[in-house]
Amino acid sequence: MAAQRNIPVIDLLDFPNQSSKLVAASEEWGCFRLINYHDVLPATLMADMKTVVRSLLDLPAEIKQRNLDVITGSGYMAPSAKNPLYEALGLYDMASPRDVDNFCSQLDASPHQRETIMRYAEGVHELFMSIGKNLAESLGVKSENIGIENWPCQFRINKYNFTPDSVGSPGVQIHTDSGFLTILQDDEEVGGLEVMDHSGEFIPVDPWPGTLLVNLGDMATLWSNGRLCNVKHRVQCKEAKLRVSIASFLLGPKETVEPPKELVDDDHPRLYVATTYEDYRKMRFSTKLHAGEALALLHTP
Ligand SMILES: O=C(O)CCC(=O)C(=O)O
Ligand SMILES: [Fe+2]
Repeated sequence: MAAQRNIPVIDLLDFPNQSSKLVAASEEWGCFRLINYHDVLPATLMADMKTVVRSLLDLPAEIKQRNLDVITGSGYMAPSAKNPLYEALGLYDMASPRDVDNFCSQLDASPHQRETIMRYAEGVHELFMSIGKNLAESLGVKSENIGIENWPCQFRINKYNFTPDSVGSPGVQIHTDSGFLTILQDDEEVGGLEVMDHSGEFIPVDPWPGTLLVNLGDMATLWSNGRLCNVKHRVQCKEAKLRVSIASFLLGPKETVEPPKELVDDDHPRLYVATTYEDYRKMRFSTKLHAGEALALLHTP
């Protein structure tokens, strides 16, 4: 068996030293483990958030059903025939205090739960800004020109009810994330997440408490004129345990996605026609192309 390739690790406190490593990780893998971000998102807040999230996912179905979609797929997702083990709650824009407030009200969150969710949303947003800025600058793009401060941030909490019977079956099928960046606080103990490497092989993402997984999605590929990799991933049931993860998605601009001028030249002609994140998302849903294939429909003639 070939030696297993390891997912790259990026130290947020070591920039600009880590710039070339960040670019390599984002081009080759489209994902990396992030360490040393605790001044922005403290370990205690991550642990408190995990407790809150577990109790929200344990609410009775009739309460969870109040968590309605704001855009397709943003609200409660009950276990389905396709994904019988999987369930999720979510909100459209965690950068909007009103959206966070609505989400908390729908689920009758206590003042302590509300406070934890608000602080987590602020921390994750700040982390997105920091990763986005480092990524842009590492690519030679002026970060103040991309405007990511105004991009919506979807938030989703995932629960996988793995049972002895389900070992070996999928929790979530292969997909790419549709947005620009994803910050995933995965389960501290239960693995199952797998990312596809360059050769098409699935590599397990083993739990590593005290770190986060960052994924690049379809918008990163569009925005970078094809330079950055939108990582394909899935969740497999490996053991009969409950698995809980917290995913935050920095989606993309509300306006048209334009690659920065630094990433387009004669050697790198424009690969994709202009679109908005929302139109792209609708296209993914209508074509049922959830693993990045919808990008091919946007190729320039
Ligand atoms: O639960 C996980 O580890 C991954 C979830 C995921 O890929 C997603 O929510 O898009
Ligand atoms: Fe995902």
